[in-house]
Amino acid sequence: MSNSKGTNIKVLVRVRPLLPREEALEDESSKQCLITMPVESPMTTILKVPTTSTFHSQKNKQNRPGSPSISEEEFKKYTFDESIWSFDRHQDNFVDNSAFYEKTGPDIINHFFQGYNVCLLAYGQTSSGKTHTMMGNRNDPGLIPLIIKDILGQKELLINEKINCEVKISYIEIYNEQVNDLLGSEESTKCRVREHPITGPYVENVKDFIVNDYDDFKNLLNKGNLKRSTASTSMNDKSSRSHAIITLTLKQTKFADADSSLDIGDADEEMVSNIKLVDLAGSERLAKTKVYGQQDRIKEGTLINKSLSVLGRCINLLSANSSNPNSKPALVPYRDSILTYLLKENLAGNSRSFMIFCVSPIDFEETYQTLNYATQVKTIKTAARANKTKLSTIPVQWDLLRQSDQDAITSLKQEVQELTDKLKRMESSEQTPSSASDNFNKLINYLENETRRLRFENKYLKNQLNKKDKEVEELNKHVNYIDHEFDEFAFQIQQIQSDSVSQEKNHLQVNCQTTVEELEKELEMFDPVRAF
Ligand SMILES: Nc1ncnc2c1ncn2[C@@H]1O[C@H](COP(=O)(O)OP(=O)(O)OP(=O)(O)O)[C@@H](O)[C@H]1O
Repeated sequence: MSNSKGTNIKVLVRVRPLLPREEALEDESSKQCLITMPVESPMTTILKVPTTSTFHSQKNKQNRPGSPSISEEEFKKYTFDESIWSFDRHQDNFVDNSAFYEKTGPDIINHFFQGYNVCLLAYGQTSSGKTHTMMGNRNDPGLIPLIIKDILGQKELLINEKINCEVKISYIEIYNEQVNDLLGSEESTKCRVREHPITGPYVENVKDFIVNDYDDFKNLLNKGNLKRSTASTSMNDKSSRSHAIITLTLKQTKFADADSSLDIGDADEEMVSNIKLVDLAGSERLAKTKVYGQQDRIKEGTLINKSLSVLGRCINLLSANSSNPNSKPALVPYRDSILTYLLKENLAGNSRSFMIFCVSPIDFEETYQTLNYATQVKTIKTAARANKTKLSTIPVQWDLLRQSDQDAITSLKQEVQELTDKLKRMESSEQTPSSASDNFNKLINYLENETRRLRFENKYLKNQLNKKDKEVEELNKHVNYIDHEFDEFAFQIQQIQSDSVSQEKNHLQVNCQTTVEELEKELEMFDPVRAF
């Protein structure tokens, strides 16, 4: 396993445009954009402190007599990994979802295929643009669909390198501190969270599905989105009332190079990585979302805020731990909410993590808080490592079962028969049931791997055949072209030849004519009639 200790969480800040309800505000000053992201400095975000803000008035109160008073215009300057300007589409530095993806996507996809666990998380107050950034819409698809498209494309390309990729998807939401499986069967979709000693917390019995192509993904995403808890609030017509986590798991099996380039050989390396795509519910103030009297909405809002404040505490402590590496690290309360418990590895463990902080252009208090949060996150380090396993180091004795000079399927059928007989014999002798079932499990494991290998071989050969077909098609086109060129050439030569023969004939005719004329003139001189 390769180690890369201490990679900082990558922090990106995005400001959204004014919403129609904000555009409609009558007071011009309340719809002035408070954020600037200078074109020449793509990492910088500048936040203007309005004179009306409580922050401004607090500072004024703290000003001791005699000290310089706060200027009318005060600005806060921040530096992040990227500052994404999506406020005004008429400006040169405007970034829509696909341009945003071009900036971050390749990095994410590379880490994922290199075997690292990856997490991409969108944070921000309600209606700041998290769902727009992550999911997008038909005209401007978000990061999640764009990432999946590229992953599926890359999966096909890797067949040429004898790498088989299996992509699986699961989709959950955390709603009122409870995990729901959004792709699960209709009735009971509630799941428990458990902790694996090595890989960390996970959701038990969550359903995952193989994704072969983009249509598979779209169908599953739509199914999950329909189940996700959303509601209309005064801040957002379709506000996410839950934290949503889509997890893609990629299993790459590399087959060794065999003697013949068409033979895929044995699987000799396996990498399993996952990518968590997280769209958080927005932090909100009851006063702003105006959900008074709606008990369900209030309970949701309180639990959303609770889990986000635990996330805040965890980030605070992780940031303090990273800043003081020599002092005893403080205990981080991941278990205080389901969200932080499930994100434990992504916040401090084996993960390359990216956090997108979405902000409103006109809400100073919330934006200020979000940017300060983002500043803390910048200092947090995770310890990602590529999850490679050399398969040759795993003792699989079942290889002995293979008889290379026999047809694979006949041989496997025989082996199954023999081992089933052996199992029966062992069951009736002194073998303990557990060791017998252990052997049986190993056999099943072996057969599953073998089936996977043969399936991939089939896919690989089909792919090679397609490639060859394409090459033949290209060559045929070339041959046709050369044939055509040849015909053209032959015609031209004929033309030139016939041209030059007629030219020569003309020339000879002219010569003959001249000679005849000369001879006639000479003859005239000897004409006796002319002489007298
Ligand atoms: N970058 C953007 N470009 C255009 N429209 C945007 C952008 N960001 C957000 N919006 C619009 O703003 C509104 C709120 O955005 P969105 O639903 O993504 O917010 P949210 O942060 O997910 O909110 P909540 O936490 O309440 O779910 C939507 O109508 C969305 O289309």
